[in-house]
Amino acid sequence: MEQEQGNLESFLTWASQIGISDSTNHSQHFFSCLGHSLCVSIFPHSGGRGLGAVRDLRRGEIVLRVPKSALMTRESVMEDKKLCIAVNKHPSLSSVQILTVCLLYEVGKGKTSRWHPYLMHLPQSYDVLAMFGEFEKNALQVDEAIWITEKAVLKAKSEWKEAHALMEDLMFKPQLLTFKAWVWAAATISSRTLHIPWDEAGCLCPVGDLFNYDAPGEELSGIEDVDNFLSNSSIPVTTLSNGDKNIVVDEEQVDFHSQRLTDGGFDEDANAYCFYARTHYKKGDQVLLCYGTYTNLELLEHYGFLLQGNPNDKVFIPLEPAMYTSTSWSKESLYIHHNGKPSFALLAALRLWATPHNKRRSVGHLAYSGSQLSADNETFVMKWLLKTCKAVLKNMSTSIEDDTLLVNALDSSKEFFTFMEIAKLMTSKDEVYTFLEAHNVTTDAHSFTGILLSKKVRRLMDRWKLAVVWRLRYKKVLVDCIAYCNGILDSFMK
Ligand SMILES: C[S@@+](CC[C@H](N)C(=O)[O-])C[C@H]1O[C@@H](n2cnc3c(N)ncnc32)[C@H](O)[C@@H]1O
Repeated sequence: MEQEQGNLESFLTWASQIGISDSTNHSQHFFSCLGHSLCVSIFPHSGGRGLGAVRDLRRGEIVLRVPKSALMTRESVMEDKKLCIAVNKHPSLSSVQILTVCLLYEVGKGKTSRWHPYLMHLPQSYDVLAMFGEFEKNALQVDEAIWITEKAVLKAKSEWKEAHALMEDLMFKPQLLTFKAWVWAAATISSRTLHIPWDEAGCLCPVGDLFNYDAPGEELSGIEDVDNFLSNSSIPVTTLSNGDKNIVVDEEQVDFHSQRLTDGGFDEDANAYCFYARTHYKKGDQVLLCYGTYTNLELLEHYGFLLQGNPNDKVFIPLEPAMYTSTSWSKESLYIHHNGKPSFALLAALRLWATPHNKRRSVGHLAYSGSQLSADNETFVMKWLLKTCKAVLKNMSTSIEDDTLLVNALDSSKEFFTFMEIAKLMTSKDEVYTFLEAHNVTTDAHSFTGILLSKKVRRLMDRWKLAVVWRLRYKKVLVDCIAYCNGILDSFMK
């Protein structure tokens, strides 16, 4: 703990020396890294370590600038001639693979790396899907999620193998050549890089990567293509707040930035990555950044966490092949929203699928405009949806009640010292045995009386919990969809 605090302090001192600033006043740049607008704090329920407001912040106000020279990019790391020559001999590697090698290369330099204080404070491990073992993968219970986990592991393995020759050319130390080291670096890049206009691999942004995530909210309402909007969030800003000594923010600047509706991007004129308050914050609030629109599975895959109330979550259910062909909507658009409502496209597809072939043409315009086709058609669609959601729930190996108890037990693990104390709170013992066996925690999974909760076991339990929370959210969306269908059916009865 003390060492962590020491690392953080030396990191922040280093950050201010290289011009990273949260001051609203340009002239103070070199003397400020946090304390003027932001401070590093722990937010146990939303991301752990993050950035809090040290004063009230206005929406649109600039809160942090990170000069280009501080960013870790392929370009900046490859100023090292030896690395540059070696990388150029491997043109088939992707930009992200090269950035991953660059990160490991800098780690290998130890104290001589110009980013050493930054590297020291990076997380030592991650909970992204590529880190999930067999047990955690299966604990997700849903084929689609299991498959995405498998794909993430396979992708990481093949990218590592492809980059191996380059890492050997660079004479990496054996521990940096391992798959474990690769997954660490790849997860660091996946969960911490920010968009830059000149490199699709993005950049590692010291201090700027301490912002935790919030889903796009009201500030983006009215923007149809949120993904496109966000990927353009690095559009250069032409005017920047000069601020003044009393930390009074220029009203016009605030309004201007409010209209930009973006909370971070590289600013060519300032030659810096600039971050803005995406909403009004009170002193002490956590200041959050929107990294993009993600479902919970995508958040797990890239960032290793998920949101309880994620407005962008999507649940896919098994559909019959004819449903995909009944409309021109893409497969990805046929899902159930986080609140249980079928997506616009799913409803349209089901309504048309439930219409006899020879009548589809005449009602197509109604379906595509989101209208019901007839009471019979709607009743049929709702009954089908309801039946399918129920079947999916029934096929899952645990119930919502089991999962809730399991999550509560795993949540309370901090208060316990032995596994026995936690296992008592769980109903589904099979999963407990599988967990213990899968991780070789004990030779006899059925007798876990004396298993102490070591740091390693607790970490594994965190991943297990993530899988259970994910499947629980999935099941709750199905339950909400059933309620939605029942509501519509009831309205026809009246
Ligand atoms: C860019 S970093 C943010 C800073 C990070 N908390 C740290 O200590 O370095 C992204 C990571 O923070 C965590 N995180 C960010 N937002 C979160 C949230 N809303 N809930 C839970 N974890 C979050 C995840 O581990 C994610 O991979």
